[in-house]
Amino acid sequence: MNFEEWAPYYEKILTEFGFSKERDEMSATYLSAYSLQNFGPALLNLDQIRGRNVLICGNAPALESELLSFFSKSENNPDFFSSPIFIAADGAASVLMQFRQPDIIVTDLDGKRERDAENEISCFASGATILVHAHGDNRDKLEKYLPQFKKGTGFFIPTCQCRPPRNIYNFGGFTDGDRCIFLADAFGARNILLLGFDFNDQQVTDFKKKKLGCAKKLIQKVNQKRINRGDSEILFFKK
Ligand SMILES: Nc1ncnc2c1ncn2[C@@H]1O[C@H](COP(=O)(O)OP(=O)(O)OP(=O)(O)O)[C@@H](O)[C@H]1O
Ligand SMILES: Nc1nc2c(c(=O)[nH]1)N=C(CO)CN2
Repeated sequence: MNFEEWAPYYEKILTEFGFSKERDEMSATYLSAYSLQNFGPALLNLDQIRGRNVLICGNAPALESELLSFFSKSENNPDFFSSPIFIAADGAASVLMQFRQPDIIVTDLDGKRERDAENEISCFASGATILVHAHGDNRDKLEKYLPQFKKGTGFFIPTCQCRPPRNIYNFGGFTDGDRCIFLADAFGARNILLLGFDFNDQQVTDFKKKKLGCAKKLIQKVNQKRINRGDSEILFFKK
């Protein structure tokens, strides 16, 4: 999704959540400059997604048991969602790592546990592609964690939710989880399967509930676009 298409959703989010566009823009400018200086011009090395099955992990409590069930199903039936690319949203990377390394991580580095960001940094060091997101309320996390990303084997792709300045991307989406889906769709995923997405989770704060409500609507938008184009619908994994 290009920025002109994303802009009306973004404006609505700013109003509904009371976020500041100026703070989003300052954070985006900081991340783009940091990224250019430390990683060089941002390259979109995401062709690995095109035409592939893409399995996306959100961080709902059921993620671990759904992954267990997924791997047992695919062991018994090699044709079931075969050879997927694994994308993890922030804290979901720590859960997925118990099974295998994520191929791609989408994060604003403000996962619930300190070890979430640390695990993401270690996946990057071992070759995962990471999309690090700037918004008005994670500048402190960017300042804390960016120096720990050492230029190495993984690809570092900076993203933002406002109009992107140079050397930073906006593929659309709000929470880490729905941004994984915008990404997979933008880069031509053949089939998209979601694990660890629970929009009715009662164990989360009211703020998180509101964010999940927004994520749900955005995922429905992407799904409708896929249907209109004749692409496969986004699927929720069923045990
Ligand atoms: N029940 C759920 N609880 C938490 N995350 C969920 C749930 N269902 C889906 N998700 C998706 O998993 C993603 C990763 O969640 P996690 O709590 O690790 O990260 P976060 O950085 O706190 O999330 P956010 O994007 O809201 O900042 C969320 O962005 C959300 O889209
Ligand atoms: N300004 C701002 N933007 C966001 C925020 C947030 O807390 N503040 N949280 C997000 C995903 O959780 C995505 N975008």
